[in-house]
Amino acid sequence: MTEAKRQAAEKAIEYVEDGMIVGVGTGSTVAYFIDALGRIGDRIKGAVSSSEQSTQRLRALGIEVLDLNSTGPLSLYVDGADECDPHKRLIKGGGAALTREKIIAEASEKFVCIVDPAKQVDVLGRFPLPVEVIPMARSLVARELLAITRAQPVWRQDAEGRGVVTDNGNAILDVHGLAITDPVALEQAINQIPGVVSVGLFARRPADVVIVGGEPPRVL
Ligand SMILES: O=C(CO)[C@H](O)[C@H](O)COP(=O)(O)O
Repeated sequence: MTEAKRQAAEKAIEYVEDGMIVGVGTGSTVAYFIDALGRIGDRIKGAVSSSEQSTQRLRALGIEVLDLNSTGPLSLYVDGADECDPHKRLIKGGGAALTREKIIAEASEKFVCIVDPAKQVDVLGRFPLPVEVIPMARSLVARELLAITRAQPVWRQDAEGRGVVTDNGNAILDVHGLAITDPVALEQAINQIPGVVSVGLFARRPADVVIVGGEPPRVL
């Protein structure tokens, strides 16, 4: 799937216009996009980044990383996804950057999502749904998620068995075993739980364009 990720990322460069400030997501597909952006770095004004990981890669290529508070609305956001349904609704957050990703998506006029074909599903939920939570609310939110979804939330751990800490200092719960029939309603319901920072369902604000890597890439 590596080649498909690269193909989708390269195609997304066609949406970048001279003088733009580009919103940039997180993940292995986006890493290819950042590398491609580096080749035209002198044509853009800079980027707004969704994670420390992407910030480092952007800066290493000489692309200025700007604060969303000083840029105003963005014309373009490019990011990957863990799942994408036929309505361009997404599950995101496999890289734990869902909150900043959601903020930038909301601030952007056009959200171009770049995926490999394995990310396409008919019904969202095979990929565990990430929820970022304030650490003290972790158990409370887990109980409420179980009550709402009847599916099992699991506290995300790193390779050493420690709880993952997001760039915002929070924890991640991954909800396993969902088949999400009404993504907008579930997104709203999870957002209502005290202690939830954000949920990795992008249904209220889906992608505008999905590029599926392949030869040639497909633009949906
Ligand atoms: O949501 C994300 C990070 O929080 C990523 O976009 C998602 O996990 C896809 O990653 P990759 O491109 O590595 O498959």
